[in-house]
Amino acid sequence: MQSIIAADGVTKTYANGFQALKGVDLHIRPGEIFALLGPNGAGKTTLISIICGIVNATSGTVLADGHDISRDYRAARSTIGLVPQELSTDLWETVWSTVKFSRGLFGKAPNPAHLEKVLRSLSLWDKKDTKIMALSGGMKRRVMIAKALSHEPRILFLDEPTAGVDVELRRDMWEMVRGLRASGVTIILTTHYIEEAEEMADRIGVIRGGEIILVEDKAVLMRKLGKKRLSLQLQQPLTALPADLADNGVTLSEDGETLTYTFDAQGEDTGIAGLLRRLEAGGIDIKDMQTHQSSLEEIFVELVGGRA
Ligand SMILES: Nc1ncnc2c1ncn2[C@@H]1O[C@H](COP(=O)(O)OP(=O)(O)OP(=O)(O)O)[C@@H](O)[C@H]1O
Repeated sequence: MQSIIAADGVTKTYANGFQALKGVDLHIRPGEIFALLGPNGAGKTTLISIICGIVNATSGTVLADGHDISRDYRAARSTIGLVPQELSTDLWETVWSTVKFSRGLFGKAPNPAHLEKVLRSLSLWDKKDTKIMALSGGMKRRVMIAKALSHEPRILFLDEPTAGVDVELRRDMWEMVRGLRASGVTIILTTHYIEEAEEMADRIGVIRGGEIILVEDKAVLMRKLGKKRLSLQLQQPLTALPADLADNGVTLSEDGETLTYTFDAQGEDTGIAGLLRRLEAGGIDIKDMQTHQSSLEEIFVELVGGRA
């Protein structure tokens, strides 16, 4: 399958000598939702800005829908819609003139029907004659998305789409992004919210210190790196952990009522059967048990150590 975005060997050294990207290869598949995760300062915005032609790479190549972003800038850029982190629009304009103007910037012929469709899909149609300044924060963000979609891009970049928005609006945004994907738009989003990547993404890339350290299908990532934890609630509290259990990595809660065992869910032998046999042989009765799968958040913290 041909990549809709192909970034190869991209480096960026800023004027002050700081190297923000150290040779990034990133290939995005048509029609996917790709989440780029990384701690503050990892290089997410720099990478997006290069792909969108806002910042020049120091070396490397970027193709957007087959067009080279530096040699064939206009064609490449017109395939991309970018929703930046910050609100950047004229607050005194109406919603309608804002999206109409954005479309014009890309040299596209007017298409009121498309703009109406975009505004309706973002629940902004009844606000089309309202000045941006009179909209709520959530609506302003949606206007930024409408602007980015005004020229019918095939690729949409969302830089921290839900930073600082409430939970309800975040869920609305997710719904909307899924709707966009269903209409054939490829979506790349950066996020600090692991929950967002877990909820939305087909694939996840992790960037740290200017390097992509991992790209994986979300489901595979969660399976591969996910550890499972088995908690066993005991009929009778134990005063001490039997040595053979401790040797197998089992821990006992302070109140003596719960045993915890961590295992590799993908392993050939999880060790659970053996553990249960040992408990039975030791006369330890179980009242209840649960397993817990590591969340993407736990996986992420393990990967990046929470730092750039
Ligand atoms: N114009 C610039 N000049 C020098 N250094 C810069 C410039 N822009 C960004 N940087 C540095 O490059 C690194 C990557 O920044 P970037 O904004 O790409 O990170 P990010 O992953 O988007 O971070 P955040 O999650 O905080 O938005 C940071 O250390 C930043 O200080």
